[in-house]
Amino acid sequence: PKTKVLHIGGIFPINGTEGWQGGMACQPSAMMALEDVNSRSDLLPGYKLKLHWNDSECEPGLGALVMYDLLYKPPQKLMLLAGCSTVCTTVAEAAKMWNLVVLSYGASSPALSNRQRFPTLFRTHPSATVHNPTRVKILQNFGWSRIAILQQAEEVFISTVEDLETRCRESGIEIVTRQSFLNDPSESVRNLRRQDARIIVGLFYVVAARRVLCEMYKQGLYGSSYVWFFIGWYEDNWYEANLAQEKIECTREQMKEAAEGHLTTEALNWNQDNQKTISGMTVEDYRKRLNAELLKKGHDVTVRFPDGYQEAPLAYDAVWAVALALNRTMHRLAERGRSLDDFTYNDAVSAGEIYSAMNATQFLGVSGTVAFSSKGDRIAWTLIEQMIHGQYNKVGYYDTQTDNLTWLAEARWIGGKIPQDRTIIIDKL
Ligand SMILES: CC1(C)CO[C@@H](CC(=O)O)CN1
Repeated sequence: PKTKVLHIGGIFPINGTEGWQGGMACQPSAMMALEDVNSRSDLLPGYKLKLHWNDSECEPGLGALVMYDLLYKPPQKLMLLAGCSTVCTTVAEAAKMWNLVVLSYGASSPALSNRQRFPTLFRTHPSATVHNPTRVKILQNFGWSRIAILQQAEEVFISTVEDLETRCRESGIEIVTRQSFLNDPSESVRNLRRQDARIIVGLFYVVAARRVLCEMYKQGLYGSSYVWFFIGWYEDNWYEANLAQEKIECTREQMKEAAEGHLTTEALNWNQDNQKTISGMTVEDYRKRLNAELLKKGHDVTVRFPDGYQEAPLAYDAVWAVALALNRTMHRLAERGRSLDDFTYNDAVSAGEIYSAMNATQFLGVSGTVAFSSKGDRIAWTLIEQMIHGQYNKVGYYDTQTDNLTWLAEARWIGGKIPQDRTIIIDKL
């Protein structure tokens, strides 16, 4: 019987107004996984896993307070779960002082892939740079070697673009211009026109994306001669939502027309086939259970998805990764005559065992195969979609590890011709 308890801490962004409040769906999802791992007699024999958590509101200051509260209040915690890039930056940088592994289910900032600053951080949420090998692969597939970049001036996009530039250089893809804006993209879009940009990679949050789309319409930077890459994790009808509140000067029809044909890339957070995962559930079993759990908390997903719904599988799998790593550690420690019960914040030996157990993680979760790079980054597939008549069509999947691009459907181009990446000057015959 599971008479002893192992304690872990959890920091979830739930009631804030800024940033990503994904704890709304991720915290219930983590509790589901806790219930599942604790019902497994073959996992952590003799121990129950207990999660002590609190709300960070996606605010780094509050996140730090929650972390200190979790660490200074008994019982001793073995690991921390955290979400939101800003909170994880603070928590993961401090956690090393307590020899704690931090598992992030909701942080996309490329800056976190830094083993010097964050030596014990692992993420089930991929870094935003996961889009870049996919973007390069698509560019190569269509023979585009001259592109432009339009980005919002936010840290996550700045570091993502730096990674994209490196990959383009390595692949012989020329970046004719890189435009960056804070809130108003009109000048940047004008500069794209001046440079005769045709293939444009856009990196911005969804509110800025609506401004860009309307600006594209006004300046005619859309249609059969252009290809835009947008981020794929905006809500489905993002291009026609909130136009009045955000004072967008284009109509829904104009937004839809400007959006026609654009491509998107996003990380796959939900396992794609219906295999049984490590928990015994298929991803559809998981979705049904999650929807029922959320309904109990007042979130009816048939009305609208709560924040973090897309990332909920990442939180579920994060708890499984913790349980599997601790399970492996307790067996390793037993061989050395030690036990997890003796873990203290200055027990570097056990911390080292927990780290190497987490580093060796590999299992099929509801978010797909869970495995980490040497920097603790999630290794993930990406999904490529194309907007046709206002709807996203799945066009393909890309697996960076095997450089395998699986096409599901042909990309469709206005007039049936693949757009060119530059103006072709036909010499007078
Ligand atoms: C795909 C997205 C929305 C990117 O931001 C993550 C939150 C963060 O990085 O702070 C959550 N998932």
